[in-house]
Amino acid sequence: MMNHAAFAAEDAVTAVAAPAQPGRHFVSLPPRRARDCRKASLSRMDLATSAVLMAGSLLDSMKASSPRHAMSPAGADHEEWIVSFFHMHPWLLLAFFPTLPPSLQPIIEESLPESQEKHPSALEWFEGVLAAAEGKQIVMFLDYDGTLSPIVEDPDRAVMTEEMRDAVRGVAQHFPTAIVSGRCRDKVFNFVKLEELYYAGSHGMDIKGPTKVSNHKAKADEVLCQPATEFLPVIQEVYETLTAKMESIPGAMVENNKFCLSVHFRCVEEAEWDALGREVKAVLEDYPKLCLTKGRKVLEIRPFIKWNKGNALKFLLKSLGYAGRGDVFPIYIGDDRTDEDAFKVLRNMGQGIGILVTKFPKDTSASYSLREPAEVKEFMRKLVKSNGIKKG
Ligand SMILES: O=P(O)(O)OC[C@H]1O[C@H](O[C@H]2O[C@H](CO)[C@@H](O)[C@H](O)[C@H]2O)[C@H](O)[C@@H](O)[C@@H]1O
Repeated sequence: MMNHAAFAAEDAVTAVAAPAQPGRHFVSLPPRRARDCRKASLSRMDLATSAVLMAGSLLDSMKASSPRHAMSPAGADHEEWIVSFFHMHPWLLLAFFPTLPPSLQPIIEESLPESQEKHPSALEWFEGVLAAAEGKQIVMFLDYDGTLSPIVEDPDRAVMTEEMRDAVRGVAQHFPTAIVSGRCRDKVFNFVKLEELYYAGSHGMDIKGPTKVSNHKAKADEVLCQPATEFLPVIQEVYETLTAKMESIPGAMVENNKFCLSVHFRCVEEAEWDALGREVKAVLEDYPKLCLTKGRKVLEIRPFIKWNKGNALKFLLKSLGYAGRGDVFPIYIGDDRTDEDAFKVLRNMGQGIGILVTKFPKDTSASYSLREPAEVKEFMRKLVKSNGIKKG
């Protein structure tokens, strides 16, 4: 069995990911058994995704995302992580699972434990994804950084390619599509530049419908949800304080994402990380209503409210009129810990799939994986193509 700890580090300037259970989201499999719970508890910290960072864990957590030791080559280990025993035709087994007599289901499940720890490629298992979505309304949710654009050193240069834009445009012509990002909504819109999409910025705390009327149910230019407006002054205040403090740390950068802040340390010498973390924590001591979470070489400061990308996903499904409907198939693609909240929502709903973008094995609640933004683009193209074929 793979040692997840060995792969906790990540983040060369280019990709991200996590582990899930293929098929879990397609059918109603029995709840996890004792062995799974034990594994889950062992990896609680990793699975906590955007959970608040605990005191004392900050430097460790920052280091955990550092490629201090050589990454495992995206070869054998990744293969082991993505491939499962029934990888050839998993959808057949999963499709029939609910129809099996209850007495047989535990026996079948017993034969699956290994596969449940795998994260098959959504491209290689594309037919399985299609089979699971058959007859259902697909709704597409896309993270931005590391999913639609590669990770780069300068956050202001994380542009997406024209080809990627075309792929997103294509998907949006067929399915309601939302961008769900930690970025400020205006900023992510300026990168994506597609008016027909929903945008959930600031980790879902700023949701707006399409500015161009599409064939979906959106009301043009309507602000749909801003659950943290009361925090705007305090976020601005902390932004100014932190910007001043970070001036003494070469390479540190504070990004104002409107309802949250990002303190970037990708370009900071590792010897300075502890000082950076301490400064950030010290500032936050005066703001008990704000909390600290972690992304890819970034500390995120957000309002202490129960709202994350998972809530944004649920909110958007409801706004589209899909809440509680069994004929909806949400697909969420993301690469970051903050995306785990959305993967968990899908897992709990037992509907749709979460796809983690990563080149390395990771703990995740997503059920599928893709290696990099180029594969995300390819997946979207295939989805559009198959939808066209089905209709035409
Ligand atoms: O939810 P996302 O759309 O994935 O946004 C998460 C954060 O992404 C950005 O930072 C990350 O990407 C940068 C550009 O590639 C990279 O330099 C940085 O190290 C990454 O953490 C963005 O700048 C943050 O504000 C977002 O919170």
